[in-house]
Amino acid sequence: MVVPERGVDVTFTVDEGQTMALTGPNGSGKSTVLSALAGWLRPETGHAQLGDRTLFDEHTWIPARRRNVGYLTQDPLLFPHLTAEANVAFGLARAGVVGRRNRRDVARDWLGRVGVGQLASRRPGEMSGGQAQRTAIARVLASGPELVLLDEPLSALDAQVVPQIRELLAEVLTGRTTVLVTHHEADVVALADAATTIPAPPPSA
Ligand SMILES: Nc1ncnc2c1ncn2[C@@H]1O[C@H](COP(=O)(O)OP(=O)(O)OP(=O)(O)O)[C@@H](O)[C@H]1O
Repeated sequence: MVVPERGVDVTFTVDEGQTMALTGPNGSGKSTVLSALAGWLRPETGHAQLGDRTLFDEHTWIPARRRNVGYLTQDPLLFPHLTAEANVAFGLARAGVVGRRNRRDVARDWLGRVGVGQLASRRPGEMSGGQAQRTAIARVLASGPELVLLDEPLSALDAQVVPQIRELLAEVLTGRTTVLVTHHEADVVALADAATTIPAPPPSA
């Protein structure tokens, strides 16, 4: 894909069920690539294919809400007024899971899988950074996204919880098609099957 106004020109393929790490210096366009894959930004040229669907090319543009793509950022983007369970269930409603009880059960199951089952009724402000990021991981994965995008998912966490959350990600991302943006070699080693480096942007005139 090419985003000329941001100096981005990159080509890569992620095999189904594998994780591709995107690395590169600050400003090289890693987050821009994720935005294009998520459907938040339309590249000027280029294309992206997810399975047999074209996400975008010169003729096609599938809007973000119809892509079935999950996005996890470094700050857990949770609704502050909703409990952990309601945050996860909210994403399920958007993904088309019918029935409140169903959504609650799936949300509880996922909170358990990421190790915060006992915090289901807490709001994000009553959680540690690591607990909130675990909840955000549950929210992103519970709806069964076809593609998972991770933008520096460990960067905002206290150093002592990073290894645990990295281990959790390694476990829950197994078999999921994922693009991971990271600056950290340890993330590439622990989480990625392959890596693509975006070169430094050309110096601005
Ligand atoms: N919203 C925006 N509008 C215009 N230009 C932007 C915007 N966001 C980023 N850019 C520019 O696009 C280029 C690529 O930025 P991007 O954030 O994708 O890089 P990155 O590799 O993710 O950087 P970092 O490692 O610092 O997060 C940079 O020149 C940046 O200044």
